[in-house]
Amino acid sequence: MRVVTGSEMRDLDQWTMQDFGMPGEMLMENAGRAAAGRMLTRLTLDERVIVLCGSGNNGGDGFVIARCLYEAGICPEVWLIPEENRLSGEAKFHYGLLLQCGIQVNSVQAGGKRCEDVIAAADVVIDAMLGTGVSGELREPYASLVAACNETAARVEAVDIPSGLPADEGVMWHTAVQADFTVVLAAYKESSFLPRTAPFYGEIEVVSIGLPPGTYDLLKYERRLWQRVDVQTTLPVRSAEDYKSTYGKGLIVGGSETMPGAPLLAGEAALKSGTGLLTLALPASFTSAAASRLPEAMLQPFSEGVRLSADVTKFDAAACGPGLGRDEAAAHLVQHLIYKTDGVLILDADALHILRPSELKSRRKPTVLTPHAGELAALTGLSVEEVLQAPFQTSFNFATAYGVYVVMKGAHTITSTPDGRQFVNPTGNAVLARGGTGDVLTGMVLAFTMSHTTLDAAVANAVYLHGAAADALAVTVPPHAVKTSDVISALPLAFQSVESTD
Ligand SMILES: NC(=O)C1=CN([C@@H]2O[C@H](COP(=O)(O)OP(=O)(O)OC[C@H]3O[C@@H](n4cnc5c(N)ncnc54)[C@H](OP(=O)(O)O)[C@@H]3O)[C@@H](O)[C@H]2O)[C@H](O)CC1
Ligand SMILES: [K+]
Repeated sequence: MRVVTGSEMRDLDQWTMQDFGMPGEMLMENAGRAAAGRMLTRLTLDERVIVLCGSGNNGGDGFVIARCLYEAGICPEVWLIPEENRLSGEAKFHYGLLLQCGIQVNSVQAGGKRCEDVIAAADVVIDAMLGTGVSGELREPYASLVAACNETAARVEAVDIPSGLPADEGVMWHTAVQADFTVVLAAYKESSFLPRTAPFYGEIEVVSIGLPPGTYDLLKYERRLWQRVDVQTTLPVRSAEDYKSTYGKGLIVGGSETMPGAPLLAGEAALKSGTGLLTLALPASFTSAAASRLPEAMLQPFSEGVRLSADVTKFDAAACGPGLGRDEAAAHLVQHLIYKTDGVLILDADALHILRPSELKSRRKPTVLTPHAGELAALTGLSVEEVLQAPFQTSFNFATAYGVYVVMKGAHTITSTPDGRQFVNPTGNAVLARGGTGDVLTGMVLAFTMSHTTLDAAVANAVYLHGAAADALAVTVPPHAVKTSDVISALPLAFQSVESTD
């Protein structure tokens, strides 16, 4: 399932109409009919349905939806927002078909009955006012109608995108329809994954509108959801012939006086994600605690300020950062691993605060960074707000500039690859909003980079199953009654959730 910008969507529309040869009127019929099909599953014949239609093609979809509802026996009350003469193209064509059906279309411009009053009295309001073509602050009467939609007790169902919301990240906006349900046409828009805009969509369903297969391959960059089927088709299958080093020799470097547990969380998660041979490098004072907590792990104690005694070149993958601290000794450890490891290097938490991005360019082996918004802000010199407003572009820029994988953690974690592909994670919930869950993910990424055939799948699968573990927990316990090690305990359930055949 793709994630597109408004301009990418328009390019795909244009290609479909001009090169593939599908008339715009047909594309709009497909879009409106698909949207109506999903809305009809939620409507009842006795509900008073209002359809608000704007001047562009989003409004055109509204005309088609109104006609489809009429066919199904629901007589919607249609409101045209602009003057009729503002309609053009396929929207004007479908407006004509609607009038041919004998459906009365009310005009917002005509005065008399106020559209706001009708919205207030409705059971369902279908928002086909503005789609991906919105720009700038809402002009009247759209601003007032959006406000009316946000005040009514009616169920509000948006077409393609809640009116007023931008399709793309990084766009300033002021107000938008708070939808209960949005039927997204053809592909997710970026704004359905951003912290500030995602809530306005309400429940989302994406519908096909008949774009020909392969259309999305025309886009320059792949940006899509990483879905259950992607995990199912790339998760390694264990074999009886496997032996303990089949899945690599992993190293985790972390821990400090104030955060002794972080590397243990990462280590336990790595062991529960398939690592056969794990070494923990942590302060000497914690080795007995580590040995009792993780007897499966080998230990490489380091004293303050001393380089790692282990030969880091013998590990297939290393993770550095959980609880490491940010003093000079920690900085030495990070640099030692950047320059000396001979396998995949995962940098997380304190390692990201110590890291000088320019040093990444010296690496000849893959590097995975797992920042949250604050850490990515520090790495890029942007503010946290700027990162949250444009997470796709920010993580894309860093990943491609430094040739690394960037896992930008959040409600919808975005994994960016060194060549600019991006995968949005659909799993996870508020359970993950607590200390230590990042350490768990680091351990999972370490394990998966050693067991998977591609790094794309290794990293995206770790993110997916990390969220799936939280989803499994949320089925039985409220998010506040969970501690981070419960997420590790739920990992078997996460694996089962993708291995089941249902
Ligand atoms: N492949 C697909 O996804 C398809 C999607 N379809 C639908 O088309 C819209 C995009 O249609 P478009 O015409 O480009 O844009 P809108 O419908 O959003 O409307 C743009 C007009 O809205 C007015 N406008 C823009 N900004 C504002 C504002 N800030 N305040 C008030 N009004 C605004 C403006 O009209 P004017 O006459 O005032 O200039 C714009 O022209 C997409 O979202 C889908 O719903 C197709 O139906 C099929 C393929
Ligand atoms: K809309």
